Amino acid sequence: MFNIYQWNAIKYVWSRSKGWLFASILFSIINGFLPFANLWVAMSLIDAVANYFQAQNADPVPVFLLLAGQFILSLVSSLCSHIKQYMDSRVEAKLGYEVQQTILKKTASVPILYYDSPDFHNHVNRVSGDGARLLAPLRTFFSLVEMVLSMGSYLTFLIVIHWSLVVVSLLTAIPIFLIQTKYGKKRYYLLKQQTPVAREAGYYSSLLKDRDTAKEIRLFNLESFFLQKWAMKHLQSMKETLLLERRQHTANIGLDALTGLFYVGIATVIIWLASQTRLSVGGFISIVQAIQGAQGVLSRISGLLASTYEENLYLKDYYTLLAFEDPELKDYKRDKECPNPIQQIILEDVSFRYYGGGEEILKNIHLKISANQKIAIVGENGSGKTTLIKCLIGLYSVTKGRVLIDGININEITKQSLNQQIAVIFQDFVRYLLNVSENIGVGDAERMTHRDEIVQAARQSGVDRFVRQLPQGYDTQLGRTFADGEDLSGGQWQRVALGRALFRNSQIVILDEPTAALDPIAEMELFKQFQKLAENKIAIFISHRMAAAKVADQIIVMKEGQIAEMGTHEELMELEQEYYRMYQSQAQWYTSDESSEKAVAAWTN
Ligand SMILES: Nc1ncnc2c1ncn2[C@@H]1O[C@H](COP(=O)(O)OP(=O)(O)OP(=O)(O)O)[C@@H](O)[C@H]1O
Repeated sequence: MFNIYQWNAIKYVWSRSKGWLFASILFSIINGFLPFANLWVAMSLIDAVANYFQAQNADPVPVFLLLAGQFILSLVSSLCSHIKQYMDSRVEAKLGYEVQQTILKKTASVPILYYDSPDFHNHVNRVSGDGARLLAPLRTFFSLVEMVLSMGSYLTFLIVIHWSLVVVSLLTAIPIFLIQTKYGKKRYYLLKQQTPVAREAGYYSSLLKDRDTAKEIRLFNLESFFLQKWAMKHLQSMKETLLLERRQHTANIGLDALTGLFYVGIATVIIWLASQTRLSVGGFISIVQAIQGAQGVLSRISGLLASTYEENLYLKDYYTLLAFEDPELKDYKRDKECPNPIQQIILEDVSFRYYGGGEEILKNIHLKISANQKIAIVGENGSGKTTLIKCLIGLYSVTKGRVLIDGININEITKQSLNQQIAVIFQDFVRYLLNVSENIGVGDAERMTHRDEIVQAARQSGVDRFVRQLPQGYDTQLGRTFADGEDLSGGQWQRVALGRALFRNSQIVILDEPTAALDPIAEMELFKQFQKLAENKIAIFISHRMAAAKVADQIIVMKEGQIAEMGTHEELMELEQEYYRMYQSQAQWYTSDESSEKAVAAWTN
């Protein structure tokens, strides 16, 4: 009856809200029997009233008793429905919160390789709505129980009067049931099919709304280009939905006509019954109500069944999302601590390809990094420098070979202890819309309140200099999105990011071209100074500027996913190959009159 996803949801709801479950069962049973009681009381009441008016000196007490019965029934019905609604809302709010939290935790911790998968984004997109939908299978089940009991009530009432009434009422309801179920299924497939289109439309609309894209959109006059793209996708999904709606409504018109015809049939049967038996007025009205009620119930059952297709989609997406794990890591226990201090990192015949196949981006890399070494990675665009870093720090697990930290496979080290030893600033580092102090403090959230150390990191990275000019110093909100926010220049943001990396007490510090906004000489001096600051750490920096690389103990030259050359500046210059060629092509940048002292002064003052 239930599939695996529905069972999982039921088990979860059972573990979290047993009280709600029992109450729901109770209310479903009461609600299921209420129609029978209502019909019976209504019929008796009408007959009693008719009798009271017709008979002389009739006793009014039965009328009042039946009125009291009707009042009690409506009170019970109202009580049940409102208590149930409140309990539902409470459980929905509680589970909705928990489910959203689980989804956020999962999306923030899922192996980063899935961020390259459109399928993953489709899943996230589909589940990030209302988390309380986990309750859906149970709610549907209880509603079905209630509907079946109600149906039983109506049919029992009808069969007591005449069996043909049951046949007629079922006959009229079955076509409605079939058509609604069919369109429920179609809606489910449409929803699934539309997710990628809706995501694309969402992307184009975000380009038109976001602050980060606002400049370029205006300067390149891209408004109508993206508006058109958005309109195309939006209209595509709108058209599909409307087409389905149109078909459904057309079918409904046919259904209504059919239902009308059936009513004629029903009326004929009732009139025939009235002529054959002594059907009371109350009996006549109640039969009509019972038939309409039975049809309503069947229509609601078909609606419920149709919605289960949609609910199933949600549950399947939710549980599939929770099961996303790195396939390369499934054989590892991840129970070792990261060595401290780290003596050596070795990349042993490492190859790597991104999610979804494609060609190998890293090919047979062999590399040894020792404690306190300062490494520069250079190479043309797309040669694999950033990818090498991502594999070296375990952000992506390698497809072939091993990354070893003091002999331990990186895949066996707990994420927590590994990440604690790494500070990276990528090219696209994050500009948090927090204050200056927090922007540096997130480098080590546990020490976020250590203002002295934050200020020290800010001094080392050159942040302190401009922070003094901000209205609230370290407490100044950065970014213009929130109230009283101050924006920084590209270079100033880079210094903030650098401060963040320095604030982290890690053994490995990596800078992936975070200094692109600095001029070549300032960048070279920054690297020199950075070498000193990272004296007892492994420091790796990626740069397109050869003179900056010059100061490293070891320079790695990447080419087409492989290490083409490796050695000190002098060794590589002597080789007169790739590095030599790149260095020579940039040599004139560094013959400027500007002295390096001047650059250092500019950096540290
Ligand atoms: N997430 C990804 N999925 C698929 N391919 C990717 C992904 N990221 C990078 N690549 C590909 O991997 C190759 C190497 O990219 P990488 O970013 O490592 O180069 P890089 O040397 O750092 O380049 P740059 O100097 O331009 O920053 C490129 O061909 C790129 O297209």
